[in-house]
Amino acid sequence: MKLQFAMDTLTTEAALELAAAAAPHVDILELGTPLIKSAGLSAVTAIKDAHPDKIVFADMKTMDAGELEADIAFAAGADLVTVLGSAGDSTIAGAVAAAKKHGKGVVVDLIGVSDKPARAREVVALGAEFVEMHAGLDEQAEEGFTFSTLLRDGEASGVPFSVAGGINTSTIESVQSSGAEVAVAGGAIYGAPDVGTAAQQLRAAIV
Ligand SMILES: O=C(CO)[C@H](O)[C@H](O)COP(=O)(O)O
Repeated sequence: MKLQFAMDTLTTEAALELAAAAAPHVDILELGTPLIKSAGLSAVTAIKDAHPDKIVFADMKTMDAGELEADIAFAAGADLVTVLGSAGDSTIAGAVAAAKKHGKGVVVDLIGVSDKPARAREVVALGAEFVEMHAGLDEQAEEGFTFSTLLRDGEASGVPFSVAGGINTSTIESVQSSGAEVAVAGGAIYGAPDVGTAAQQLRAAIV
């Protein structure tokens, strides 16, 4: 299972600092949606230039104009981009067309989708590399949130999936056991007193 570090920060400088500390322990460097909105796609270029050996993931959360938004993110240096599963099929197909043009990939984020396993199968048929079983930061804070639903949905989908939703050292083993291809961790790494050590501990829990 790969480890993805979601850098939910707001400046390119902060992202470069986080990436430098965590990169030895992670496979995928994610530029979070707030970072892309705040700093722009030049942040993607900066991270790819600094870490050409890492998979760079632009969390675009595209909802419309799939081909255009994916194209500009790939041109900036992204290897993977996200489109929302609640977007229309034509938006997802457009992003997949851009990915084929660049030799890159599309991940469909199932945040907010009620029947995640069914939508997962549909979007993989449209050409998504894998889906993200995702409970966002707001959903994690809701009363009654249960992380285990994401794992159950991933297993039920029958397609390649990642999991994101407050993963930490106590939960990452269960993510691996669910058969996920990728575990995404944000706050557990960037919110730790020592970013490098936090990334290393998550890595150690799954190797
Ligand atoms: O995409 C996101 C929010 O929409 C986050 O990057 C993702 O949820 C991972 O962060 P955390 O581990 O802090 O939940």
